[in-house]
Amino acid sequence: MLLPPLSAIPPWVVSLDDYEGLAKERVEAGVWAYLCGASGDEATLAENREAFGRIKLSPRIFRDLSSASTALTLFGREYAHPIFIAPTAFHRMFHPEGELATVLGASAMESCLTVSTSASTGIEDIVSQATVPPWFQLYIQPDRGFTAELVKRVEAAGCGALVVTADAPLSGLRNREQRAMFRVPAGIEAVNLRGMKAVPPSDRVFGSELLASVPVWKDLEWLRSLTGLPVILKGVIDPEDAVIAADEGVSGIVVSNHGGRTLDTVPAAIEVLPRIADRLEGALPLLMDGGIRRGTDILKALALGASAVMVGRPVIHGLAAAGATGVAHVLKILRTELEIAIALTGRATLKEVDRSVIW
Ligand SMILES: Cc1cc2nc3c(=O)[nH]c(=O)nc-3n(C[C@H](O)[C@H](O)[C@H](O)COP(=O)(O)O)c2cc1C
Ligand SMILES: CC(C)CC(=O)C(=O)O
Repeated sequence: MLLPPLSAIPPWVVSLDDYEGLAKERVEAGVWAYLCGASGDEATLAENREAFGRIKLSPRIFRDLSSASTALTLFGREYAHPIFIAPTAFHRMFHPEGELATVLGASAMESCLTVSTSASTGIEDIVSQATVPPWFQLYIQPDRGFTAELVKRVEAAGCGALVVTADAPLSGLRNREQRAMFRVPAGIEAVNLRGMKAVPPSDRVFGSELLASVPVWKDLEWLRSLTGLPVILKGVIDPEDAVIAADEGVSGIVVSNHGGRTLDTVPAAIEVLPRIADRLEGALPLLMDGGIRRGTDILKALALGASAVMVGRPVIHGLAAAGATGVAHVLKILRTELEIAIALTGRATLKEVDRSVIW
C-alpha cells in the first residue's frame, strides 16, 4: 500500500538521504525503478557518488566571514545561490500536483527549475507560478518544425534559458526499469509535445527512423537562430566537445552524464568537470550535475570549475514525500549545508571558492 504525501515534515528528516526513504513509500514500484535506475550495470550512477567521496576539502581558519554570501550572476541574471534543479520528466508520476508543486518549492527557496521537454504540465502554467524564471530543457525532436514552434512557445511563456540535452539521442537501456516493466501511467503525458508528429516505434536501433533524425552540431546553429534565449548545452563529457560547443557560440555547458542513465561506464561528472574547465579557461560558465547529495558536494563542484550545480533525483524524492514543501525542504537542506561548508573552509563568497579549497 502506497502512503499519501506527508502534510508535515518529521523532525528526524535532516538530510537528502532521509528523503529517499520517505519517497520510496509513496511511489509505485515501476515508477520508483524509473526514478532510481540508470543504464547497464549502473556503474556510472555509482561512480557519480563515489568520485565525490574521493575528493577531500582543505579548510582555512581565522578568516573574515562577515560578508558571506552565495549570490551569483549567470547569463545576466542574479541568483541567490548556485543550487539549480535538473530537468526530470513527468513530475505528476510522483505527486498529483506535479511540476506545479516543484516550481512552488523551487520558488520558495529562490531556486531555478529547468522544466523537462517531457514535463507533465503545460509550460505556461509552470512559469506563471515561478518567482525565478524557469529554464526549459529541449530535446530536439525528429519533427524540426514542431521543435521550432516549441522554442518560440517557451520563450513567449517567459522561460529564462534553453537547455539543449545532447547526450540522449537514444535512451540508455535501463535494466532496472525494464525488469520492473515500467510504463508511464495512464493519464500522464508529455503535454508540451501534444500534436507532434512522432517517429513510429521500432525494435531496431540501427536503420530506425529515430537514428536517421538525431541532432547534429548544425542543428544547434539553427536553434540559436530561432531564439534570443541563452542556449546551454547539457550532457557534455569529452573536453573536445566542450571546445566545439564554445566555438559554436553556446552560452553555457552542463557537464553531465545524465545521472548515469544514458551511456554506462562514462566517468563521474565531477571527475570530468576540472578537465573541461582547464580546456575552456573560463570561456563559458559551466554547470554540473550527477550525484550532488550534500553541500560539500556542491562546494567541490564550485571549486573544480562550476558556476552552479543541478540536482535531479533528490528533488523528486522531496516532491514525492511532501509536494512543494518537500521540494523546498530538500533545497533548504542543501543550501544550509553549502553555507556551512563554505564558511568552514574559511571562504566568504563564491569568488573565493577556487581549487585551493580542494586538499
Ligand atoms: C527520473 C529522471 C528523469 C530525467 N529526465 C530528464 C529529462 O527529461 N531531460 C534531461 O535532460 N535530463 C533528464 N534527466 C537527467 C537529469 O537532468 C540529471 O542529469 C541527473 O538526474 C543528475 O543526476 P542526479 O539525479 O544524481 O542529481 C532525468 C533524470 C531522472 C533521474
Ligand atoms: C522522457 C525521457 C527521455 C526523460 C529522460 O531523459 C530520462 O528519463 O532520463
